[in-house]
Amino acid sequence: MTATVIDGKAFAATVREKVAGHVARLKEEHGITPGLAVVLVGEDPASQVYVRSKGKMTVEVGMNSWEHKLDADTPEADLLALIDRLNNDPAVHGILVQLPLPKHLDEDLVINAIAPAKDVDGFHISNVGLLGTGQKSMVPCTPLGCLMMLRDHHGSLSGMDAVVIGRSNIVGKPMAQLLLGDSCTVTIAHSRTKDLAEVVRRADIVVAAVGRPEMVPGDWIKPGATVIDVGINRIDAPEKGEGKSRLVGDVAYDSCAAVAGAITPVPGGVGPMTIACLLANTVTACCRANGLPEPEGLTA
Ligand SMILES: Nc1nc2c(c(=O)[nH]1)N[C@@H](CN(C=O)c1ccc(C(=O)N[C@@H](CCC(=O)O)C(=O)O)cc1)CN2
Repeated sequence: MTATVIDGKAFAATVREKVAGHVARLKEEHGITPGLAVVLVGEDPASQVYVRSKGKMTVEVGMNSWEHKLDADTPEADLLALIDRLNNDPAVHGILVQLPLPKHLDEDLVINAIAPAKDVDGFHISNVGLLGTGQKSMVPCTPLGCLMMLRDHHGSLSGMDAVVIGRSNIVGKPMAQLLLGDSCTVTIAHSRTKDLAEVVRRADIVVAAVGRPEMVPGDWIKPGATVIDVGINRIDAPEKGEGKSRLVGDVAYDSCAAVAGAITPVPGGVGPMTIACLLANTVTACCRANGLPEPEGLTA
């Protein structure tokens, strides 16, 4: 079997188009422009790229964008004061603090300082609790993107066996909640899981989110299963020349693609959906803030 490639880049473009349509309607019919504020602390090169990309795409869909770049040694009190200001600014509908933060900052404290209704990352403890109890929440962007691709590919996920490899707060745990919400039978596997290969072999859906390059080989995959690769790992690529590198996921792409029914590539799979879903969440937050109906198909 050769897997169907789920093209996250193309799918993300369709999500951004839908977002742009909603933004245009909000402007025309209600005189409201959704706005997203992104906060970056420090100079992590990958974070700088992601934040730039978020700002550019926010503007492209017609929303207001603010980038707040703070020095790496910014005191926690200054960051909290900025978040407080953004919480109280009615033009700002979404706030995102780019992760990871420099070591001296308490990530939980910072995230929980964001007003839950503006927490477009869905990381605030209130949103985590709402999602876990099946209530309306802001949903973390990467798992939301994975869910959208799975629903698009399968239609209903009801009754499917899903294994999520990885138990992070950002991806693994919310992904499991979303799959459960769509009536999958969900297993969360992790570094201490006994006989991981056997657990993964039972799955109709495998979501790999461990951050270990090419950890999942093709012989762990049930023939015909759908593989969603959340990993984005940069590895040395001497074959491309001295000092060169390339991106790989958490699954060994070629061997998994030979067995799976469908698979997301890296790059061009889950990654682009993360930013598209951030824009979708900002429109959702804006609609909720203004008591307007939420855009269909852009939430969980
Ligand atoms: N506050 C947050 N911080 C972080 C999040 C997040 O959702 N919220 N996620 C990641 C980084 N991230 C967005 O912030 C992100 C990662 C990757 C991509 C992406 O499109 N990747 C491309 C490849 C890019 C490359 O060439 O390096 C792909 O997979 O095709 C977008 C966003 C951590 N921090």
